[in-house]
Amino acid sequence: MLKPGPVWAAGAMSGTSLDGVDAAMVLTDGQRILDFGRTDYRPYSETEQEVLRAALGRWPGEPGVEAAAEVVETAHAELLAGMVDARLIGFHGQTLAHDPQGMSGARRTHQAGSGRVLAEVLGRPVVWDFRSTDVELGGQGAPLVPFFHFAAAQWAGLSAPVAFLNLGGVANVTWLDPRAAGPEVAGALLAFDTGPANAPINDLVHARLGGARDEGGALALAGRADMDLVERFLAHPFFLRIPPKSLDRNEFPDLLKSVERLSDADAAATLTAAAAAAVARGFEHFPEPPAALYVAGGGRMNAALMVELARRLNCPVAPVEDLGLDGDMLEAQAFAYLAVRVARGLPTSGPSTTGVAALVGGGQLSAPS
Ligand SMILES: Nc1ncnc2c1ncn2[C@@H]1O[C@H](COP(=O)(O)OP(=O)(O)OP(=O)(O)O)[C@@H](O)[C@H]1O
Ligand SMILES: CC(=O)N[C@H]1[C@@H]2OC[C@@H](O2)[C@@H](O)[C@@H]1O[C@H](C)C(=O)O
Repeated sequence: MLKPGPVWAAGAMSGTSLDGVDAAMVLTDGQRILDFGRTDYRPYSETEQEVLRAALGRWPGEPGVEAAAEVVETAHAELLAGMVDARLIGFHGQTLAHDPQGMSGARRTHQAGSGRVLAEVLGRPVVWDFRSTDVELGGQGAPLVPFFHFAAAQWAGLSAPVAFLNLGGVANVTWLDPRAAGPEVAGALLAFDTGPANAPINDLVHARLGGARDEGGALALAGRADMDLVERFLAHPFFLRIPPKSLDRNEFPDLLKSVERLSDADAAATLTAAAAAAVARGFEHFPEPPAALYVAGGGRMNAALMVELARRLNCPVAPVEDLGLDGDMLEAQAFAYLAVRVARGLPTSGPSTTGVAALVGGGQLSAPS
């Protein structure tokens, strides 16, 4: 249904930190990125955040999930209505629960919000539910941004293996070789979640000081990390697992508790060091050292986290802005790009990104009636 050649698509992402929705436009044929377009952001109100928070960890049909879906759909409809030039929408939704290992009795993942509803409201085709097929076929269902990272590296003209790191609530890393013919080719990519990143730092600041985050990493910079606690954190079985692997937001419940007896600054420094140490552990899995690490996501604004990363890694660490990319919008852009891939029947994940046995084109396409 999409005519051949490049199309403008809009992607939207509601991330684990529950702050709001990012949307961004990308001109792509599903393989190459030809241009980046408009971006926009729609914060969730406090009431909306409460509705979403109350539904975390829940599956479809459980209490609070319908209300959460409505919040997600309304926010996306408002934001995406402004992106009038988009021929196709990529709608990630809000992850409420993610259980690719089947610990809850079934292997499943749940992103709140219906693309069917959004397609009707916006009067445009919507690709959504990007993760379920991958999980059903035995994959982790995440991370999905790596195929886009590959295209972004080619867009930036890179010619040696590099890594991209997303520092959101959870961190995920992609090692890639831009000389490969495409992201689906063996040896082009290795991607996985590295561990918790901003989520425990935010939770600490919220619990102790009532704030939303450690602004600029100032609190952590004023403290000293307890390296025994960092080592204990690294003993978690997640770090022994061979990638690909993905994390649920609440998989490290003891991390915040472990810093209980420390001062505010030392606790922040410890959680920050733990996030960086988890990334460094991730580097041990790379096929070869990357020429540089390019960082996206809100965590790149945390100077303490960036310093800790640079100290632990044997390569330059820089924000993705050094490549001309927008570190706040990479995930939204990724779902625009992935939507076009789905509409064109191209794969969006594979053995080296989600661990699924074969290449998968995840995502449902809903057209307005
Ligand atoms: N100026 C800043 N100083 C310190 N930390 C910051 C700053 N700006 C953003 N952050 C951190 O980044 C987080 C938001 O990051 P981002 O928007 O990339 O996450 P997300 O997309 O919601 O998460 P995920 O990628 O896990 O889905 C904030 O919650 C905060 O912890
Ligand atoms: C299940 C889920 O929503 N996972 C998110 C989350 O946030 C960061 C990390 O954990 C990553 O695995 C993923 O998001 C990005 C967009 C991804 O799929 O690449």
